[in-house]
Amino acid sequence: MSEKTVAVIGAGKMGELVLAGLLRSGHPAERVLATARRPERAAELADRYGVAVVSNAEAAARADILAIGVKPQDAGKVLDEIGATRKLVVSLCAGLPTTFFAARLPEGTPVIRVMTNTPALVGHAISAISPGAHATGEHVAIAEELFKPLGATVRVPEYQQDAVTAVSGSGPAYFYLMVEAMIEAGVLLGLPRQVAHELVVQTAVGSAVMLRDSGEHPAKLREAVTSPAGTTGAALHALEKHGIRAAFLDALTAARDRAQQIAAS
Ligand SMILES: NC(=O)C1=CN([C@@H]2O[C@H](COP(=O)(O)OP(=O)(O)OC[C@H]3O[C@@H](n4cnc5c(N)ncnc54)[C@H](OP(=O)(O)O)[C@@H]3O)[C@@H](O)[C@H]2O)C=CC1
Ligand SMILES: O=C(O)[C@@H]1CCC=N1
Repeated sequence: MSEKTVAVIGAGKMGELVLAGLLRSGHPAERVLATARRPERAAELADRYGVAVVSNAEAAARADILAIGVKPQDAGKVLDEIGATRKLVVSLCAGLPTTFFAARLPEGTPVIRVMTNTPALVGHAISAISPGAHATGEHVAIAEELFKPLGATVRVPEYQQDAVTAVSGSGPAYFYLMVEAMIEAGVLLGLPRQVAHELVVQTAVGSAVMLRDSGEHPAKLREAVTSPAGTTGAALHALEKHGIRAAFLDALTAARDRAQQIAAS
């Protein structure tokens, strides 16, 4: 892998995380290329990482692996600019199936679809990897190496990717919303904002670590907090009355449906 040249095409928020992860893992900067739309973004990337920021066409010509980090709506234009490449294409784009890329690239070009998430910034992403029709096990292994510095990786069949996007791609936003709402509630109950913030964030971190490290089902962990005729039961009753489970079912269905619309548009 370290002998391959990797180009991050559209190094925005997520593309930058891939680029930074590669460099962190010891990949030589001279074998990392980036592309950007705005000149000021190009300058920022070159300054921050010491990598060459080139045109999409030059990146496609020089690199062995093309990681596509643009918004799904910009992917068609980027592929036009890349031209007829046979290099391994690794897409970060939500919604777009590997066939979207395959249809615009020469027959047989390997394409891999990956859904990662923003905790990549702290090395705690979960990246789900799916090979397209012409991607081999070796290509999947390359994609795994590319995303390992960002956190955990998992292989999923491509038909599951829209569901993955709804669960873990968008997932951090649901947790942040919940944290935000709990802080506001703490303030309503009279806690200073900074205290409410610290209490909620550490509760989130502690609960997440327990979920990960105990191996227990979340229902079991919830039961352990819920004393008979206690405070937690009263709160859970209110959440259930407001339809929290149905809200999540609807929310994740909406995210999955949106991914499907992106593919169709
Ligand atoms: N944000 C998230 O949590 C997640 C996002 N994704 C997926 O990752 C992809 C990127 O999202 P995100 O990083 O949030 O978006 P950003 O807008 O931060 O990044 C997209 C980048 O692509 C650049 N770009 C657009 N068109 C071109 C072009 N023609 N040539 C070169 N560069 C171009 C943009 O440049 P400029 O800045 O100048 O506009 C921008 O820097 C999306 O497809 C999204 O679905 C996947 C998982 C999670
Ligand atoms: O909102 C989005 O479309 C992207 C994909 C997953 C997270 N953010």
